Amino acid sequence: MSSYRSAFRPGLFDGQVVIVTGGGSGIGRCTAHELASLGAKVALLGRNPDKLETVRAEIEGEGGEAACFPLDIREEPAVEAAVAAVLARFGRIDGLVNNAGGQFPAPLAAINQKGWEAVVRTNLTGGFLVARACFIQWMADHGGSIVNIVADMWNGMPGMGHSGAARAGMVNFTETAAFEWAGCAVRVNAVAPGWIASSGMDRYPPHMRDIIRGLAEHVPLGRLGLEAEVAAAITFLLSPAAAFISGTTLRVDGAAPNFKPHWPAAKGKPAPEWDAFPLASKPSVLGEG
Ligand SMILES: CCCCCCCCCCC/C=C/C(=O)SCCNC(=O)CCNC(=O)[C@H](O)C(C)(C)COP(=O)(O)OP(=O)(O)OC[C@H]1O[C@@H](n2cnc3c(N)ncnc32)[C@H](O)[C@@H]1OP(=O)(O)O
Ligand SMILES: NC(=O)C1=CN([C@@H]2O[C@H](COP(=O)(O)OP(=O)(O)OC[C@H]3O[C@@H](n4cnc5c(N)ncnc54)[C@H](OP(=O)(O)O)[C@@H]3O)[C@@H](O)[C@H]2O)C=CC1
Repeated sequence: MSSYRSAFRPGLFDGQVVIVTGGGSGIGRCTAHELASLGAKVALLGRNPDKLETVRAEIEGEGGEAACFPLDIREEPAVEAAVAAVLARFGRIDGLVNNAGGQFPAPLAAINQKGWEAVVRTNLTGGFLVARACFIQWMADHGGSIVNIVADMWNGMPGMGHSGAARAGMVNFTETAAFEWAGCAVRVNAVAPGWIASSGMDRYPPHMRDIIRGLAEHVPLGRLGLEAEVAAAITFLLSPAAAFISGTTLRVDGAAPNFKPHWPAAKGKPAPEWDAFPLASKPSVLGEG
C-alpha cells in the first residue's frame, strides 16, 4: 500500500484478526485493505471465491496477511464452518465486519415471497448468523468488536422496501446484542452508509445510472461518499478509540437524511482527497470527471 495514507496510526491492529464479510469487493474490500494496512490479519468471506482471492493477493502483495473463506452467509452450517476455519487458521477473532449484503431494486408490489426472503436473509439473517457464530465460538470468552453494515434508508426508500426492512431489523439486532453481549466485553455497533460511490453501484441496471448520478443533488455535502470514508468509520468503531461505544449506529451519509428540498445542496462538491484513496473503486456508473 505504498501510496495509501490511512487516517489511523500504523500498527493499530497489530496481532488482531478481523473477519470481513463481502470482502471481495467495494466497501468490504476497502475495509480489508485499511485493516491489513494497520496490522490486522484479515479473513475474507463472500460467495465468489475468485473475488476473494484477488483481494487476498492484493493485500499480501502489500505485505499484509489475509485468507479466503467462501460461503453464503445465509447458510447456517456454512457460516459455522467458516468461523471455525478462521479460528483454525488464525487462532483468534478480535473483530467482525458484517458487511455482506445487497438487494435488487423493485417496488414492493413486484417483490414475491422468494425475492423478499432472498433479501431479508442476505441483509438480516446472514448477519445474525455470522455474528452469533463469532460470539459463540470465540468472543463470548475473549471479547471482541462487531460492526454491522446497514443502510441509510430511514423513513423508507422507494424500490428498497425489502432491504430497508431488513436493515431496520439489523439496527435492532445491533442494539439487543450490544446489551446481551456487553457482559462478555463484546461491543456491537452499526455503520449506515448513505449513497456511496462503491463498486456495488455498478451492479444496478443501466437504466438506473442517471438516478444514481442525480443522488448527489440530495446530499447536503453535495456528493456521493467514498468506500474509504465508510471503511474509516468501521475502523474507528473497531478500534480502542471506540472502547465505550456500543449499540450505536453511525451514519456516513453527507447528512442526506437532513436534506430539505427547498434548500439547495452544495453543488457537485469534489471528494476532498479522492487521490489519497488509490484503492477505492471508481464505478463507471459515475462517468468521467
Ligand atoms: C426504483 C428506484 C430505486 C432508487 C435506488 C437508487 C440506488 C440507491 C442505492 C441504495 C443504497 C444501497 C446500495 C447498495 O446496497 S450497493 C450494493 C449493491 N450490491 C448488491 O446489491 C449485490 C447484488 N445483489 C444481489 O446479489 C441480489 O439482489 C441478492 C442480494 C438478492 C442475492 O440473492 P440471490 O442470488 O439469492 O438472488 P437471485 O438473483 O437468485 O433472486 C432470488 C429471487 O429474488 C427475486 N428477484 C430477483 N431480482 C428481482 C427483480 N429485479 N425484481 C423482482 N424480483 C426479483 C426473484 O424472486 C428471484 O427468484 P427467481 O430468479 O427464481 O425469480
Ligand atoms: N454502496 C452504497 O451506496 C451502499 C452500500 N450499502 C451496503 O454496504 C455493503 C457493501 O456494499 P458495496 O460494497 O457497496 O457493494 P458490493 O456489491 O460490492 O458488496 C457486497 C458484498 O457482499 C457479498 N455478498 C452478498 N451476498 C452475500 C451472501 N449471501 N453471502 C456472502 N457474501 C455475500 C458480495 O460478495 P459476492 O459477490 O461474492 O456474493 C459482495 O462482495 C452492502 O451490505 C450494501 O448493501 C449500504 C448503503 C449504501
